[in-house]
Amino acid sequence: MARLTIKGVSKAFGASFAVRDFSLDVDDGELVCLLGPSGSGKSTLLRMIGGFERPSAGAILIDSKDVTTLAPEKRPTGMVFQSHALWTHMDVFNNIAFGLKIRRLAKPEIRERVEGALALVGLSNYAKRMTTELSGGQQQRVALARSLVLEPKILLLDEPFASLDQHLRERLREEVRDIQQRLGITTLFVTHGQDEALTLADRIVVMRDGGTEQIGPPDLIYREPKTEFVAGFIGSMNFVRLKIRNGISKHPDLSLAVPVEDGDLVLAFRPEALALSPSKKSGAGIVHRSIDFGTHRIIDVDLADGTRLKAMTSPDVDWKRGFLVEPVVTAYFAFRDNKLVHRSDCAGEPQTDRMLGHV
Ligand SMILES: Nc1ncnc2c1ncn2[C@@H]1O[C@H](COP(=O)(O)OP(=O)(O)OP(=O)(O)O)[C@@H](O)[C@H]1O
Repeated sequence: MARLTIKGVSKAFGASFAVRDFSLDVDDGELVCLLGPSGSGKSTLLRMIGGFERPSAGAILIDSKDVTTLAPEKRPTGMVFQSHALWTHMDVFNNIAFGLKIRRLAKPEIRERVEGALALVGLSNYAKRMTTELSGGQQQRVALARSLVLEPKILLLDEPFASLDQHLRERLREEVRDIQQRLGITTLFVTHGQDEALTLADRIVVMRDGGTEQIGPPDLIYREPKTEFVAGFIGSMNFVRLKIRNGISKHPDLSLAVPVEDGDLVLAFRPEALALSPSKKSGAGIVHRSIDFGTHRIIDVDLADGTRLKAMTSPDVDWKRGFLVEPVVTAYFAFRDNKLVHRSDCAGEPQTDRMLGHV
């Protein structure tokens, strides 16, 4: 367990910055997910914390000790990469024991610690297997055990399950969360999957272009996105462009008014914040598609100007293609130049299955 402090860290490669002026405090035992699109600087940041990359500016502290320039093996960190790079000429036991042998621990202690790590990742019966005889998921468990056996104060995971299928990824994600909580180990987890971040994290850092877009617990990021980028990145969201004149604008096809200053605006609302009622008017919304997901139904509605919106309804509402509906926005966020300028009350309820954006 340890506290991690990142102070104004930047990393330049030539003229471009992979990470810029990044600051974050991670608490003892906390699990923080770094979430962002490809190229947003997540891996570079993690590599700097692990000591595989030297920052161009700023400092990294672990329990108040400055580790910015320390080599990876001199830091109390353990890193698990996307590709596990296990030794193929060694069995599972020796792969995990390797780091302990280098540290010249006594044989009985090595055995005890390796057995403990194998039990943690559920591979107690696999000690004598060659790593080439393991499935992808088992190989990633060995990679995790190899890090954990060194008892790092901080665990760094760089998309460790990205190459696995969805089902296995979900299972291993839960196992990691379980192990992490049992050991109380401070953890940073890099992912570009929002569902992974929403289900795993105590806090999420949404990254973009090497900087921080928003930091907060999953439900807050979902309920109160501070920028249009975050609103579009987490969960499912509808976007409508509006022009505000004379203080208030009424969208021709949507029943709502937005009390903000004149100018261009982007209105964002969740599918569950779009209510539909039958309409006889031509020029109302037209149902394009209706899909039953068992627990709910997603209805795509086309507005007169060509905008397509998603609404979430109860599964027994079944409107066929071509049905006329009146769409009413019940809760929304309004953004200008990527920044939140207005938020109606209760804009989006944090309900896990809906948060995942599987619509
Ligand atoms: N060694 C390097 N030399 C030059 N540029 C690099 C180097 N490593 C990373 N970059 C650049 O830095 C930026 C951030 O890369 P990084 O790998 O940290 O992003 P990421 O968010 O982890 O992306 P992904 O999700 O695709 O892994 C990218 O534009 C990348 O091309």
